[in-house]
Amino acid sequence: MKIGIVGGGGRMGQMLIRQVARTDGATLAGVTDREGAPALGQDAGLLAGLGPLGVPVTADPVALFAAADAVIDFTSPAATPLHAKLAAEHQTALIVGTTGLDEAAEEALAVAALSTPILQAPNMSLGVVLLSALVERVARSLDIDWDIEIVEMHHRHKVDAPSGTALALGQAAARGRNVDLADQSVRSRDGFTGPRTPGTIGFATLRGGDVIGDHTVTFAGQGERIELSHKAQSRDIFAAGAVRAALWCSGRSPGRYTMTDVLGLDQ
Ligand SMILES: NC(=O)C1=CN([C@@H]2O[C@H](COP(=O)(O)OP(=O)(O)OC[C@H]3O[C@@H](n4cnc5c(N)ncnc54)[C@H](OP(=O)(O)O)[C@@H]3O)[C@@H](O)[C@H]2O)C=CC1
Ligand SMILES: O=C(O)C1=N[C@H](C(=O)O)C[C@H](O)C1
Repeated sequence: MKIGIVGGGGRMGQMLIRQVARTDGATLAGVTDREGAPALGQDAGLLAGLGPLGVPVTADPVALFAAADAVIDFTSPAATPLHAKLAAEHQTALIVGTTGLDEAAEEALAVAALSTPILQAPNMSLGVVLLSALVERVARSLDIDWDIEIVEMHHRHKVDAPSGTALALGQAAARGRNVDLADQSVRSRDGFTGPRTPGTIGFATLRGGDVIGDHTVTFAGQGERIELSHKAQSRDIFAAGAVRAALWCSGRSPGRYTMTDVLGLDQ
């Protein structure tokens, strides 16, 4: 399968170049980065710390989507809608790891999914897919006397908050409780907040250093507490999941897919 990477100069982009290069059955169709980005013109292999691959980084996503069977997008919310449109036009599968997408970007993915496979996951690791299933199950088992709080910590460069994974874990908890997260979420607290409103799902965000991604969902009851955690120790887990997802998309019908589909897990 010919796999293209958009945002190849980024933290995840470089991991993805390495992952494609070492995966049987995958070849690098091309790599793009933002117009004006320092990575432009460089050999993608050298950029990613490998030997030369003979694939230059360009700012031409049209050519990339024309050449690739699947494209992996870990870029920015502003970039993803164009990638969705190009995926639909070229019937190229699109694997979206980018988080912090707004409604317009989500809508662009929904439209593209009418023409091509769109696989979206705020966290491509096996561990977080399992964590999410566990959170839903525990939330279903406990009544609202158990307060749910979600804490995440990421590196100092992260630009969106709460993380896409934290929000997805909140969605899992809300599904388990059979409530709408939008009605129940408390995204920040500051000053004289008053006591906690029963049934709400709270989020707290920490940023610092080079933390790759830690998530903990706490169910706080009377006299006891359950904590479910995942800690990413390497970005390799996200890149491996994304390339696995791209290969899984080969021959799939247009539509929206998640890592749960790729891993064949029952929710
Ligand atoms: N789903 C998952 O498993 C994971 C998701 N993520 C998400 O992936 C995204 C990227 O994270 P990370 O790699 O750390 O971020 P980086 O900022 O390191 O990388 C993003 C890259 O995309 C480039 N870019 C921006 N706009 C465009 C564009 N229009 N076309 C092509 N490239 C573009 C950036 O260029 P420039 O820097 O020049 O602007 C940069 O090279 C984030 O949303 C993050 O939350 C991260 C890890 C795991
Ligand atoms: O920006 C990151 O780095 C990460 N972002 C994703 C998120 O927002 O959940 C996934 C991972 O935790 C790393």
